[in-house]
Amino acid sequence: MTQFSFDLGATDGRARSGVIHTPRGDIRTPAFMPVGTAATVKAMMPESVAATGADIVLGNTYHLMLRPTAERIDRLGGLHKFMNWHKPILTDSGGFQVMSLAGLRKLTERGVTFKSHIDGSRHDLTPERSMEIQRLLGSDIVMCFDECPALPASEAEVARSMELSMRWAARSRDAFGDRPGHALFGIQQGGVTRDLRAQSAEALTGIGFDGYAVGGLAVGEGQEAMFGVLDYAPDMLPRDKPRYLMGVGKPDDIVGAAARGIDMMDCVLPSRSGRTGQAFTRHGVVNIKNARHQDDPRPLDEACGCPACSNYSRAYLHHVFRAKEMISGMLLTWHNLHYYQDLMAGMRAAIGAGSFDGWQADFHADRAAGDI
Ligand SMILES: CNc1nc2cc3c(=O)[nH]c(N)nc3c(CCN)c2[nH]1
Ligand SMILES: [Zn+2]
Repeated sequence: MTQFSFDLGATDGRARSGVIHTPRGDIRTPAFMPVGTAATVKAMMPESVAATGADIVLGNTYHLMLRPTAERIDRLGGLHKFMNWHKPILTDSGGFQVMSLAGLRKLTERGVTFKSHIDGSRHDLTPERSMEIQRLLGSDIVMCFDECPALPASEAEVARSMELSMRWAARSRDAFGDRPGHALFGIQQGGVTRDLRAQSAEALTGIGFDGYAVGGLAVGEGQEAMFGVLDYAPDMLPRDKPRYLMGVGKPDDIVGAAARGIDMMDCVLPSRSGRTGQAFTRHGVVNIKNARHQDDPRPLDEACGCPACSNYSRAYLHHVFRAKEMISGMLLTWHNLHYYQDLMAGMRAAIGAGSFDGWQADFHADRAAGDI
């Protein structure tokens, strides 16, 4: 059986392209992971997600433990069978979602207790319980249980939080055990403070993981501060392992992160924006609800091969959005995920050809600042 491994292919500056091999299939990097929080990438059939070019999707421990519970998914054959997605799945560990979604949270050295945002029931999440849930789900890439501090936070608070997360990373590693074909990723914390980032990287590398995430970003610090951290943080992590930037991002965030050595990313933006009428194109963002589109016979993007651009006009997409028809979210989500995967494929090819600088220049030259 294929084990979990990462083949680093080409590099171009700090950018890298490669392939992550897993028993459920290969993941071409730089990779974008569509978010399938509650066992579905919203408004998409799994076969449609695959058609966009996605090699892996993300699931969430927090949501699935609350509903329908990890035990029920396990009894039904695991998350891949449950959601009919048979390629790799990465699951986040729940800490971030508890802090952003749950009520009445109590954080201690042991873990977090909280009330479900669905029905108010009380729950416990610890590194050990998070590893058990992700094992029951059957995910291929498991994330350590961590705490992502909300910004703004003092350096002392960021340091305390990072140190707790490193103790939780060691407990996650111990609880994960030895699971051939499954990977455990550590998550670097440390906010925007270089030496805290270094301490975190050193702690994680000392424990030893199959991949390393850059956590604690895309929490309101802004692109400039995020890129400032990415100018040094990824290089603190082992070069021969995948580097995953969590929760990113807008198309230009993604390009900037890949240019700084990031191999994997996830973000709700393409799917969430699809449902709110925002379409990402190589020329910028189209807000389809804008009246200027109601008679426009052109597709969103002439150069896009997705079903929305191949078969429908902006006028139609404007109409079904205004009419609140379900097909609106379906078509715009499909287009956005297709565009994101086209972006990743373009970067992989450019890095492979050693022409990433030129590709980036074209990417920025094509894009208008505002809506188009
Ligand atoms: C949207 N911005 C964002 N920042 C994150 C940081 C963490 C983070 O520091 N830790 C974990 N476990 N998840 C994060 C997530 C969720 C990723 N799907 C983040 N999302
Ligand atoms: Zn399209």
